[in-house]
Amino acid sequence: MPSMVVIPTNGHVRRRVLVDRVHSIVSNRVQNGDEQYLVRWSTDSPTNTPPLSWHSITELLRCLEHVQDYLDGREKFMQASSQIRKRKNPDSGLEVERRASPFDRRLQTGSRTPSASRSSSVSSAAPSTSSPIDIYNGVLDADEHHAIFCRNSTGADIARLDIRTVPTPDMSRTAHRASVDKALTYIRNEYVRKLARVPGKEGKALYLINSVDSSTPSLRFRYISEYVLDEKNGVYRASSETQQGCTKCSPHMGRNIGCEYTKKCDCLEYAAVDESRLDAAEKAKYDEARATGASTMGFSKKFPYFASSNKRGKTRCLVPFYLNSRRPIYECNDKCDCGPYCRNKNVQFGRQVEVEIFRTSGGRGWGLRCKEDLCQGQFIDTYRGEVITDAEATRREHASSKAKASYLYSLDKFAVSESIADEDIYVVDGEFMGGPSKFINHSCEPNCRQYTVSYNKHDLRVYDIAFFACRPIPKGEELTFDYLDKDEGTSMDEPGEGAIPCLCGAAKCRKWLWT
Ligand SMILES: C[S@@+](CC[C@H](N)C(=O)[O-])C[C@H]1O[C@@H](n2cnc3c(N)ncnc32)[C@H](O)[C@@H]1O
Repeated sequence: MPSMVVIPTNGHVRRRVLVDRVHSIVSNRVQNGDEQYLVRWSTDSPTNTPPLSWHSITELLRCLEHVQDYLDGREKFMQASSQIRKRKNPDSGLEVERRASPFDRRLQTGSRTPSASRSSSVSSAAPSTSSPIDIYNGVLDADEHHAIFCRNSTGADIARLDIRTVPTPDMSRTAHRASVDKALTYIRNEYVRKLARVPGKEGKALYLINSVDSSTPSLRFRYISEYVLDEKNGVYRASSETQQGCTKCSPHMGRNIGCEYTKKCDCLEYAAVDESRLDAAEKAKYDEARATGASTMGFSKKFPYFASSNKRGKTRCLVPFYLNSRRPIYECNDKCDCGPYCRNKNVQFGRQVEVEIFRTSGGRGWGLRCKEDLCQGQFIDTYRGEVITDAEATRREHASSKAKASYLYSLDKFAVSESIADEDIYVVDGEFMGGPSKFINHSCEPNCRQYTVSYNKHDLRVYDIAFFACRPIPKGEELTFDYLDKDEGTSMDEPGEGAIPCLCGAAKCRKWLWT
């Protein structure tokens, strides 16, 4: 059930309208000290004269994402206009033609596809075109069942304004001068409330800091703690029957740390063999297994994490072998007999550290930093989002401009070794839903690295991407990873048209984010 926007009518009664009836916000003004926004309401059929009405910001608290969309467009438009003004030749006195912006384009699009739900809301406020015009082109009304709907204007006293002419130049001038501070504060507070609801380990909160400008990350973003699989387009995990648990390990073995004997643990079947523990005969067998592609089950393996009984302060940090390799990490899972305290379970418990989303000052948008010191090899968070097909990812890429931030992440770790065709590779899209790690920026000299973590060794298409600190990170330092994660010495392609410059500022910066 969508939430409601509260609309005051006739000064006494307060009625509600479903948020899904709000199409967009098209202008703003301040009247008698009241910050107001012009709402365009949805109609069931396309029209150039949809209902429009002014509302105080306090009436729009349940649809702040529309207000935010509008303010983002307004900001871009004003920036573009000021660029044009700067380029105007002071001698010519000629106005430079107004440049199209997303702000303009949005206002000119046709009506949204009609929603299946019943029209709703509200105000039967008497329309008036006497100056100042308060209700344009239509009214919100209630039917005999008190359902609220948008009524197109028919009366002579209602101006018929074509949406393509709204906002009028006068309205735009007023809008650009008017304060939007209250809306920006409400939007910021709403986002902070949203962060407080993000599931995380108790006490490991998420913060938002912006000392650079007045923006807030998109309210449309949905925080999730698990992948959302695009099942309708055929995205599935491998059947749960393929997931095996280790059966020869137990929580009561030796030091009570679950999996302890690396030779026995089934989950470590494909993990790295600890060659330092092989005697000559085992080494010969291992070489043979490698040459023939046979299973390495039964050889000593390397656990990915330090156990709690190991070096102080390093508990659950990646051991150097994994830290410096690209080997996938195979964790134990819910079907294992090793119990909840198994040393081979870590990433699956989610983020254990406090992080802060902050506005960078170097033109890289939002970034992420830690509020506590991190050890080398410490787990930070996983990357979350929708898991979509390669075809859908390509469609989304083409639909957005190259300059727009990208949140697509291919799950292609096993593609080469297991001959998975390009079109069968899944992609994680963290743009619309995901976790705070979507804000981790790129650096050519990063302090974090991403690792493949699997809980089902037979699922080669859906696994976790986990970020670990690759060196000690003092609290407050921005978290970064190398988006290309190329092998040392691998050269970068020549930058093509539309290549994105890298602003990481590292001494060894490669200059381009993507070529
Ligand atoms: C996964 S997002 C990171 C969060 C992003 N900064 C934001 O505000 O949502 C990736 C995008 O951030 C920007 N970005 C990240 N690292 C950058 C860098 N070193 N230089 C320039 N832009 C960067 C690029 O727009 C990139 O497409």
